Amino acid sequence: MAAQILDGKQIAAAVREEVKAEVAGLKERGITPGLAVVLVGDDPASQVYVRNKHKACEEVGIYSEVHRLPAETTQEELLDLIKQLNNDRRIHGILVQLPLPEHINEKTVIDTIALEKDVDGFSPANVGNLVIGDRCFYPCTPHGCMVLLDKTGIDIKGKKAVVVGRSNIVGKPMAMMLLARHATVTICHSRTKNLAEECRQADILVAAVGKPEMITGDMIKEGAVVIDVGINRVGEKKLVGDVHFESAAQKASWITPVPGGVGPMTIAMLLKNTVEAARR
Ligand SMILES: Nc1nc2c(c(=O)[nH]1)N[C@@H](CN(C=O)c1ccc(C(=O)N[C@@H](CCC(=O)O)C(=O)O)cc1)CN2
Ligand SMILES: [Mg+2]
Repeated sequence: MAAQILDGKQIAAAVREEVKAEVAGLKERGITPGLAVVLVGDDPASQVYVRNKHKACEEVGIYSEVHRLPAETTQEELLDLIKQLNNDRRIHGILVQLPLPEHINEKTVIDTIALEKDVDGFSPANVGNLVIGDRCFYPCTPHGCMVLLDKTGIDIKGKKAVVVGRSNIVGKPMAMMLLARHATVTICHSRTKNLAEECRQADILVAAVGKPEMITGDMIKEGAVVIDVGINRVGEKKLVGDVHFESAAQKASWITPVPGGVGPMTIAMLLKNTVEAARR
């Protein structure tokens, strides 16, 4: 069986059109959604992502401001900026691009963002609300994975889902979202014994480990849905996921490509969360 492609680029474009219409509706009520993006340092990938976020906002009519701070910025200076943005009425969503320079404590920074403006959904309070099923912002990348499944009409209820990776920004929230939709969820990680056997149980397999092409076709059940969250740069230009695409596509019913799968959904869901923040 050759897999069908879960086309993140196309689905993200559809989400962005939805957001554009929602923004137009809010503007008629005198509300312009506003996003502040904070970038510290000069990580080249982060610069690209931040530029893309700003462009995506402009395209759908969201007001966006980018705060570019030098790598030597102190934690206190960064916290001062966040506090100022917390009190800025034009700004409904605040995000601090990760990773941050070593001398800054990521946890302290994220926890300083006002809960109602935390459109990345990374703060402890937001994560707590996600776990107990209260109103919250879904972190953009796992939220994007869920929308890919839903817009493709893939059923989640009662399915066996395996999430490989337990990061706070992808693996853990992904598992919680699948659980909330009544999947039976297993989380695997670097100490999991017999990873291949665990993966072969999955009707829905989500790979978020950050290891190039480590999930191979022999680890996939015939007909499984495979979501690849990995973005790994190998060599000068090549970008690969955590899944070995060619062998996995022989077994899966649906699979996300890299690039063009989960990545574009991340920014689309950020726009959604910003509009949601403004609506509230
Ligand atoms: N504050 C945050 N920091 C980071 C997040 C985040 O959600 N919030 N996620 C990642 C980076 N990221 C957005 O910030 C992001 C990563 C990848 C893509 C994307 O569109 N990828 C493309 C490939 C692009 C390329 O060539 O590099 C794809 O997969 O098709 C968008 C956003 C870490 N930091
Ligand atoms: Mg992300």
